[in-house]
Amino acid sequence: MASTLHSFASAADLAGSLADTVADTLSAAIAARGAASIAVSGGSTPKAFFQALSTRDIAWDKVTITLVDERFVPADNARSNHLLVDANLLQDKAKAARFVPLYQPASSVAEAARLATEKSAEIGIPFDVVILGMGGDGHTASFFPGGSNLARALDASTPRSVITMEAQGAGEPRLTFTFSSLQDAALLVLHIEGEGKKDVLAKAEGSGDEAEMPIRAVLRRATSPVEIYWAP
Ligand SMILES: O=C1O[C@H](COP(=O)(O)O)[C@@H](O)[C@H](O)[C@H]1O
Repeated sequence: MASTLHSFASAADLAGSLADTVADTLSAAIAARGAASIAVSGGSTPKAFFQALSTRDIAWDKVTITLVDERFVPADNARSNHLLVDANLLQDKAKAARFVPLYQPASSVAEAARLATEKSAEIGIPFDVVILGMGGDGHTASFFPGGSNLARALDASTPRSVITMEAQGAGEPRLTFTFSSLQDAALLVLHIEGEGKKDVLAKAEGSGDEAEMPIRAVLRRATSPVEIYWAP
């Protein structure tokens, strides 16, 4: 499916515009079905966008928020994506939203993935909004180059679910929605910032193996158009 690049003069401009677009999409879903769902990424990029979105005037009590991926760490860990969402998105008007975490206090990451799949089974079929990020190595969600479960994560026939991922560049074991869970969102966004990420994107858009730069799976095979939001 085609992708469209939306470039902004600053990260603040991007955050405001993306927040407006996401709020409109969530409001349209609420008007149509009485509920809306959004899966967001962690990392360093989405903070300003989260803060902008949390102020938008929508029926947040009808919105379910979850994560595209998470580290196998509890929510009070500084590296938790849940903590980032708590501090920046589940604030202001968005305090009324329901949050479904991927981390589960289980004895193994595999058991946590099973529980997260169960708890998220009724949301996101498809998601109304998915916000992806991208690492400098071309990973998105927790689809890491060399990841232990990468082939399964990227296989379009792998059912919608949360699976485990371990990889050298990933730090802790990860929990991640599969490609099939994310690729058909009504609004599918890739949010990246900085010249370095623009170069990584250009490389990913070239030829080469998906396993080398897993973001390629999204750029090449997502059934929804990919809206790329970029600022310097
Ligand atoms: O590990 C992760 O990294 C990516 C990108 O993060 P960034 O800090 O370069 O913005 C993120 O999209 C993903 O959710 C996160 O778990």
